[in-house]
Amino acid sequence: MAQTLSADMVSVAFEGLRALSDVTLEIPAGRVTGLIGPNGAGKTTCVNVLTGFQKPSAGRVLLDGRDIGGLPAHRVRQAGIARTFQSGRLFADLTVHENLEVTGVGLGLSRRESARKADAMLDWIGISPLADRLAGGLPYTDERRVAIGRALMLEPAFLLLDEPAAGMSAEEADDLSRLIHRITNEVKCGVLLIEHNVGLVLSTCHEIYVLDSGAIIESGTPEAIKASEKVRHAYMGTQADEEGEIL
Ligand SMILES: Nc1ncnc2c1ncn2[C@@H]1O[C@H](COP(=O)(O)OP(=O)(O)OP(=O)(O)O)[C@@H](O)[C@H]1O
Repeated sequence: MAQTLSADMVSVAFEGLRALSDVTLEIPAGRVTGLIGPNGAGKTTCVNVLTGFQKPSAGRVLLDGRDIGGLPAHRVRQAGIARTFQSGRLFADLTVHENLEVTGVGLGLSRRESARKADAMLDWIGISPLADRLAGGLPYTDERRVAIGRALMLEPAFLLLDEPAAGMSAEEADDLSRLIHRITNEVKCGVLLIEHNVGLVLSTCHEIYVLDSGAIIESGTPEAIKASEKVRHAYMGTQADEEGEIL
């Protein structure tokens, strides 16, 4: 299993707009890495580059040192990098179980093997009671957990989660945090967590990168990020409270 996914001086330009400028970050296996930043900072673009949905205009995406920056998304997925989207992107007309099953079949497993693997995954995540529900009718928060299950069916070395806690209550976000730690501890995946819920990122991640206007302005432990003037400044007028705290 690959040990490190990294961006090395990655830039992305959209018709003159520089969405990412010389971004360098590292996602190690078995750890939770956070990526935060105000609206439009470039977080989703960063995930898109790391997963082959967006080609970098400059720089490299490295999987254990091998440049995968130009590969199409399906090849990046085959290399062991899975993601979820801000919108769940489940097959609405299929059941939860079928949503996972088709991923297994897509990997070349037989229907029976895939069904067994889907059962085990739903059980591991703790959502077996949802198995026969149509994915299209699920509440937002259940949809997120199913999307994580579907991504884990790929047995990825790295899992990139794009705003998985959006719309969740504090209790649901705590459950998600526990699930993410089980993923790094038991599956040994490296996780990149992109979130607007800064509290969740601070309490869940080992290391955090902060993007502002397409550039990494700070990185470090949750304690270091909390204490950073630069981060506080970037969040002024958004999530900062009156004293300029980011929480
Ligand atoms: N396909 C695109 N074409 C043109 N501009 C784009 C495209 N995708 C993103 N952008 C722009 O790039 C910048 C970064 O966008 P991005 O969605 O990566 O930010 P974000 O940090 O994920 O934002 P949010 O927190 O609001 O989801 C924004 O100015 C956005 O408008």
